[in-house]
Amino acid sequence: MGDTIITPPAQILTVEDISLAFGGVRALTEVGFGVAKGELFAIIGPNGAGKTSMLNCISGRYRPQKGTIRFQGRDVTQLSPNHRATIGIGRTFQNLALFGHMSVLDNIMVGRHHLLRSNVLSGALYWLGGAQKEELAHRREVEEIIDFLEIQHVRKATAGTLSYGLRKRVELARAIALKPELILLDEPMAGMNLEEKEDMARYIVDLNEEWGMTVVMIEHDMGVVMDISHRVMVLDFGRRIALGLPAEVMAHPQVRRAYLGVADDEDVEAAEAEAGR
Ligand SMILES: Nc1ncnc2c1ncn2[C@@H]1O[C@H](COP(=O)(O)OP(=O)(O)OP(=O)(O)O)[C@@H](O)[C@H]1O
Repeated sequence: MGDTIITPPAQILTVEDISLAFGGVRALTEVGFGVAKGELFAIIGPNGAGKTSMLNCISGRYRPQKGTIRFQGRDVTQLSPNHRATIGIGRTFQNLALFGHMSVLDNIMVGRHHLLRSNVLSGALYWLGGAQKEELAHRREVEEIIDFLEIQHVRKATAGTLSYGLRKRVELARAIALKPELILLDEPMAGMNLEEKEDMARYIVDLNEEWGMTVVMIEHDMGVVMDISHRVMVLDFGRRIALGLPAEVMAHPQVRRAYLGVADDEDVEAAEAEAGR
């Protein structure tokens, strides 16, 4: 018998050598990493480190001056954000981006129509063709998402009237409604209280484990990052300074200095000793 060949998990996202500058400001410098299918991957770093810029390069909002982004093996670097959404890259934003005057249900449905009926002709055919069945199927899927995120009680409410935590959940629902293979979450827990954070962390884990979505998440709450991420990448001044398992990354001297504010060598040595225990 020959040797067993172990195939490494397929990379759903491959970021190669990305550099991005705004005038003289270098937001990202030669950043590369890969995300395996099914992974829950976190990007951390101090303010201005380039985290949102990285997410924007993946979603297509920003075009890097250098480097390549591959999604499921395909070079998507030149594709528009809409095009990337249609092939399975979804996202939420750091700041809320809901239609405040619309109901929760309509906010979620909007995403689906936008994805599935992206041109005028097919939109017209859709309505003329009496595609009610399709509409019903959409609604069923949307209801499933509403159940999953436990927002049944506010499904008819106007989005703008909801608490911040609930609006963040509706935003997540809208992103999930596009059925992305890869979802990019920009600070999903920012501004939340402890209970809301715990709920959101659970939804993200379920999304990843039960729905099989690959997650790339920017998060400042280190407790959450340590608890739920499979791997963590640390950016500092636009450069990748560490990448690995959460505990490895936290023990990394450069990370402790740059990000966690551990300044003296004694602390770094103590952290290293602790990680090695
Ligand atoms: N659209 C833009 N125009 C000009 N400069 C930008 C733009 N977007 C980001 N930058 C700059 O790029 C650098 C990285 O910013 P980015 O928002 O990616 O950092 P971040 O790590 O997400 O920070 P934060 O944690 O504060 O959100 C910063 O110096 C920022 O000012």
